[in-house]
Amino acid sequence: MDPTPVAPAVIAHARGLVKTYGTGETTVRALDGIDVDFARGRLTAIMGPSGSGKSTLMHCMAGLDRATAGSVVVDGDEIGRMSERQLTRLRRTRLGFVFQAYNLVPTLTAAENITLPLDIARRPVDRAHFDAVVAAVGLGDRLSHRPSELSGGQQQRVACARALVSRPAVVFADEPTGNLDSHSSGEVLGFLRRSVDDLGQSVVMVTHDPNAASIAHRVVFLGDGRLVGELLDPTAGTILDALRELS
Ligand SMILES: Nc1ncnc2c1ncn2[C@@H]1O[C@H](COP(=O)(O)OP(=O)(O)OP(=O)(O)O)[C@@H](O)[C@H]1O
Repeated sequence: MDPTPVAPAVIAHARGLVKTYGTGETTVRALDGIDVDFARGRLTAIMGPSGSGKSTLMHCMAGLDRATAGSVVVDGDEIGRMSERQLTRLRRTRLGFVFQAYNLVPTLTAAENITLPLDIARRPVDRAHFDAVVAAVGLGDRLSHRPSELSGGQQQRVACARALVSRPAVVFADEPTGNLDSHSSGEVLGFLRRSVDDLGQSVVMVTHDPNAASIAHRVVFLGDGRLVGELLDPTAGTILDALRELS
């Protein structure tokens, strides 16, 4: 009998990833040959100085931007070969996104915002999972509120719940705490980590903030479009030391 297949430990990876912008003398090599693996069921932070390529890497990994060369495999599929339509479908059905701006629809309630991607994709809402996600973000008593009636931290927690309710293969978060005070940041980061520990989610998060990155299982560091280091089980202190060494 064949052995039971083991779930691959890597949920997304890139090989030889290059992204250039512009042509001729003004060409910017935003990604300069990146090989990186992102583990399943783990939270990985991407750090590095401004302009080092963090957002570009995340956008290429998440099918929001096309690489110039190299390959990106997400949840078993090479995304460079996908048509725009297939990419849209991948993003809608298998990926979750959290951005610095919450991007909530102001006329919808928190609950309606959370289920909007499923409603757009005409997919049913798994009520048990919805309840688990809402409980994890601590929004149970705010579900009928509209975004204008919620604090920034609560709005970002709605955005996190929206990213997670469809059980995506990976959640990509780009500076998710960039607009938040330290208390609200702590709430959102706590939730992102619980989504990994309790719900089995895989999360990739771009951040400038060593405190935010310290909730990750692993931090990868970029410099000038290259992978220049990594830390396992980081603390804010070890991250600061690494950033100092790399600068
Ligand atoms: N659309 C674009 N057109 C031209 N150049 C771009 C574009 N997007 C990014 N770049 C350039 O690519 C490089 C990497 O940018 P990127 O936004 O990925 O860096 P980052 O590490 O996320 O920076 P930050 O921390 O400031 O957000 C920079 O030099 C940037 O100016």
